[in-house]
Amino acid sequence: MMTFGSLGGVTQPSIHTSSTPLALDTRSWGYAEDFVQPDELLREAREQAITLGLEPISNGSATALRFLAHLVQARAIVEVGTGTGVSGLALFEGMGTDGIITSIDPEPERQSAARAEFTKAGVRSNRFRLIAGNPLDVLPKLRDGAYDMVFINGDKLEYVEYVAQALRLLRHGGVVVLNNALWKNLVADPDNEDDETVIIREALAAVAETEEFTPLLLPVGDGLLAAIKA
Ligand SMILES: C[S@@+](CC[C@H](N)C(=O)[O-])C[C@H]1O[C@@H](n2cnc3c(N)ncnc32)[C@H](O)[C@@H]1O
Repeated sequence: MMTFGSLGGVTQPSIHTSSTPLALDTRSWGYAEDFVQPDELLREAREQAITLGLEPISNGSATALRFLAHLVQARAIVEVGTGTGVSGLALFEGMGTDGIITSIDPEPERQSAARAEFTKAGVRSNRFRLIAGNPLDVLPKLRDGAYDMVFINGDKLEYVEYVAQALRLLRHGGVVVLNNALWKNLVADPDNEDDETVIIREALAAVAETEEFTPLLLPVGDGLLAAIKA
């Protein structure tokens, strides 16, 4: 059973071993990751991203994004961290055919690769707005309460600011999703105080402590924190 405790001023889950822990090992994790097989386009896009030295979302995370976009019947999504479009493909698969993604990334070459992936997938160009820029400059210009989903996969050091922007951007019943919420197994390691790990913990705490959010931390991929805005 898990409860929230405090570590260095940041809310942290602590594990109580008095009850029997769930024996989820890496084999089970891998089984869950591959339970829904990626289609050909998504598989190729992931391979291409990895070849380019990026860290695209995992197959399990793509499955979760597709599921969540479908669940909230997303028609308008904001994405921080376009990369080469792997997460975008998964989000498009979960959205209706009129859904639009606004995706921000400071690297226009990566966005060109994402554009090519979306086009290959048959997504019309008026369904994606790729903005080349710093997310912290762009996000404040987007409209309050106008989005069904905000997916965060940018610079870890900016995660706390992204969460604050997501709370503003989401409509009631919208969902924020943070990738890398367990950050290479470091978030759960109380001895790790790397800048990125500390900021991710702060972002998780900010979500957990915001009354308007109902959070869920999923051990899928590198960890996905999802939270519904009341
Ligand atoms: C892990 S990749 C995104 C992968 C993508 N979501 C996918 O699954 O295909 C992270 C992206 O965040 C971008 N990024 C966003 N905000 C950034 C910032 N403030 N500084 C540096 N990179 C940033 C990087 O350029 C990179 O493309």
